[in-house]
Amino acid sequence: MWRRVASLSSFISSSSSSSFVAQTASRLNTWESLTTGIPHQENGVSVPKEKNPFITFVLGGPGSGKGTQCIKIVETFGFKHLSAGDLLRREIASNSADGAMILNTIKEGKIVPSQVTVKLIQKEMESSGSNKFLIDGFPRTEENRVSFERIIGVEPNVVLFFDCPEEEMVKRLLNRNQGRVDDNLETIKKRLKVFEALSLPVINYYSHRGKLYTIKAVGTEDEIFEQVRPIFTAFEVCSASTMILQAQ
Ligand SMILES: Nc1ncnc2c1ncn2[C@@H]1O[C@H](COP(=O)(O)OP(=O)(O)O)[C@@H](O)[C@H]1O
Ligand SMILES: O=c1ccn([C@@H]2O[C@H](COP(=O)(O)OP(=O)(O)O)[C@@H](O)[C@H]2O)c(=O)[nH]1
Ligand SMILES: [Mg+2]
Repeated sequence: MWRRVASLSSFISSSSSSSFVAQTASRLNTWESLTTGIPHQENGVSVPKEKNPFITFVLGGPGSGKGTQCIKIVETFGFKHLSAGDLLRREIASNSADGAMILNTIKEGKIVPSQVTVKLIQKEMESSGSNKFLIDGFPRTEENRVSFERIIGVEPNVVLFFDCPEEEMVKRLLNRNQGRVDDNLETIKKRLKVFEALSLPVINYYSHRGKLYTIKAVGTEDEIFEQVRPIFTAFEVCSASTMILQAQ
């Protein structure tokens, strides 16, 4: 491990994203121990999990630009994008057994029970054939977070937080124009309260775990993406370096 980090030093000294690479190299230590070391519960028996996926949680208030930036991340870095909100809206559209409950919850700006959302995410992860996921708009509560870790059995590698002033978020949501049942002032006010009371604690949790990258989510879409880009570039550099060293 020390060899791998040391081997990055020439890149670090010449890179404009040097602090990200150095930070990432150290965070990758955590990642490697997570991907190879954590015992995985299966039928009550603890078995070592060979290789876990690379998971990014994309968090931020309603209208902070999560979905918009996810599209850019996918274009540039090739993740599988899973929007929890889109999965829930798909359940409503398909008239599933939970559809009516989900619709009412979204209209009220409340949070759908964790088990429902995690099951939908799990199904998409399993059928995707991908090993790199952007999970957008989830977890929104501490209960969501714990439920994901228990059911999926892994923690995220990276957590992005799009930090945007309320006034800007409200303006964007009122102009979103996608015909959503929750893009009205009454529901938006409720969603902002839920974000502060239930979602901010999740963001604080990942900050303490050293996994949080805070993005100032004001400015043009491109300006914001230029804050996001170096984070994933650094992870790519670190994982390429690991592969080279493993091949030696
Ligand atoms: N940087 C930005 N500046 C202005 N409007 C933006 C920006 N990023 C996104 N938007 C717009 O704001 C609205 C909400 O963005 P979206 O990506 O759906 O946010 P979220 O997924 O966090 O709710 C959309 O209409 C989107 O086009
Ligand atoms: O994990 C989730 C994600 C979304 N939602 C519900 O779906 C709504 C819309 O979520 P989405 O992520 O699409 O909204 P955005 O933040 O992108 O505007 C939320 O307000 C919640 O009511 C939920 O209950 N759990
Ligand atoms: Mg969204």
